[in-house]
Amino acid sequence: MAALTVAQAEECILAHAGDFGTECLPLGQAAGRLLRQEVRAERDQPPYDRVMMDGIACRADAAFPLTCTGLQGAGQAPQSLPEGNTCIEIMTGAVLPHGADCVVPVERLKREGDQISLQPGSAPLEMGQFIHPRGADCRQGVVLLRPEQYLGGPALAVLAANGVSQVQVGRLPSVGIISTGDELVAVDAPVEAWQIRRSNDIGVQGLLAGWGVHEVQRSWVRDALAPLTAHLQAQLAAHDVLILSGGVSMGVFDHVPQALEQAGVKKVFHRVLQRPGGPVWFGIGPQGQRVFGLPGNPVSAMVCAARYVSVLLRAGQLGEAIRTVGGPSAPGLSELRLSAPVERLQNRTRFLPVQIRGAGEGVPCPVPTSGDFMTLAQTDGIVELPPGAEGNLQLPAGSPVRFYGW
Ligand SMILES: Nc1nc2c(c(=O)[nH]1)N[C@H]1C(S)=C(S)[C@@H](COP(=O)(O)OP(=O)(O)OC[C@H]3O[C@@H](n4cnc5c(N)ncnc54)[C@H](O)[C@@H]3O)O[C@H]1N2
Ligand code: MOO
Repeated sequence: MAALTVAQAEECILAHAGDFGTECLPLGQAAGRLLRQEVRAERDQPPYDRVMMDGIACRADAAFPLTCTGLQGAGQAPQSLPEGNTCIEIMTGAVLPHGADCVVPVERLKREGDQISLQPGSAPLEMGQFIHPRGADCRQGVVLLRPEQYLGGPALAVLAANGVSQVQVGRLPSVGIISTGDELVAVDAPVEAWQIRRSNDIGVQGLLAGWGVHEVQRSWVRDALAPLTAHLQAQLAAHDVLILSGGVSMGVFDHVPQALEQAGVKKVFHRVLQRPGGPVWFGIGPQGQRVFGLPGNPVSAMVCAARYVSVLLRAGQLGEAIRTVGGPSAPGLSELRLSAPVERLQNRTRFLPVQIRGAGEGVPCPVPTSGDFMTLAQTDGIVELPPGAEGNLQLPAGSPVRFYGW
C-alpha cells in the first residue's frame, strides 16, 4: 500500500474512529469534555428585571426629594413601590420592585433620614436605566449549547444557570501506551552506555492528559515477535485505544506491524507522506480497538500523537452522527501566521515545531533531526506545512498555517 497524504490519513482515522459512547456526568466532573446533548434555556435570562446598581428604585418621572419606604436586597421577593414620590433602597441583583421603572446608583444620591435627593449636577433620570430587563440575555427555550460544544468555564456556567446538573458527554477511552525497544530502560533504572531511558510513553501520556484522558496504562515490551504479540493481546483486552511507539520502520527488530497482525489488528494505513513521522501506522483491533504505531524517534512520536491521536479522540467522543470536523479535542488556536519564511518539502508535508508569539504568530523552532527533542519542551506545538512544488518551496512570513498544540 502506497503512503497516504496527511489529509488521507486524517480521513481514514475519521472513517474508523467509531464512537466511544456517551456518559452522564455530574456537572462538577464535566470540565474539558465534549457535549452530546442540546441544551435549551430553562427560563428567560435574566429571569426577572434585574437591578444593576446598588442605590434606589423609583419612577423616572418622580419629583425629588423622595421618601424611602423600604430596603430590598438580592434574593428577596419584590416589594411594591407606594404611590407618590417614593423610592425603595435596592441592591445589585435584586428584582425590580413592582411599580418602579428606573434605578439610581447610590453615588448620585444624598440621604437625610428617609429623604433622598439627587446630588447637584446629576443627569436626569431615564426610564429603564440600570435595569437588566427579563429575557434580555436569552428567551426561555432557545438553544444555548449544541452537541460538540467543548465544556470549558463559560459553557459549564451556562449549564449550571439552566439547571442542568447531570450532563450527557462523550465518553473518554481507556488507553494503553506501549513502548517497544530493547535499548529502553525505565526512568529510575540504572542505564548502560548503550541504553536510553524511555520517554515517548510519558510524553504521550502528557499530551493525553492535556486532552482530558486520564485512564492510561504505560508498559514496555522488548523487540521480539512472540512476547510483543502476547503483550498486544493482553493490552487489546484491557483498552479501547492502544498507542505503541517504536518498531514500525524497516529494521530487523521492527516487529510491530507483524505482531499487530498476529494479534488480530487490521492495518488501515502504514506510512504517510510527511516528515517527521513518516512510518506512522494505524489499524483496528478485533473488538474495534483503535491502534496507533507511532515512529520511535521522539519528535516523530510527539508529532504523530499531536496530529493524529488528537483527531481520533475528538471524533470518538462525538460519535459519527454529530461530529463535523476533526482537530484538537480542546479549543485553542488552530491557525497561526508564520513569523519568518520557512522551507516546505517537495511531495511531503513538513511538521515544524513553533512557539506562539503575541496574537497568533508562530515562530519556527526547527530541530535538526527527529531524535533532537530536548528543545521541544520550549515549543507550543507544530504547524503543518503542505508539500511545496519544485522551485517554489519557500512559504513566506505571514502565511497562515494549521497549528496543533501540545
Ligand atoms: N532503513 C530505514 N530506516 C529507517 C526508516 C526507513 O524508512 N528506512 N525510517 C526512519 C524513521 S523516519 C523513523 S521515525 C524511525 C522509526 O523507527 P521505529 O518506529 O522503528 O523506531 P525504533 O527504531 O524503535 O526507534 C527509533 C529511535 O527512537 C528511539 N525510541 C524508541 N522508543 C522510544 C521511547 N519510548 N522513548 C525514547 N526513545 C525511543 C529509539 O531508541 C531509536 O533511537 O526509523 C528510521 N529508520
Ligand atoms: O519520523 Mo522519522 O524522522 O521521519 O524520524
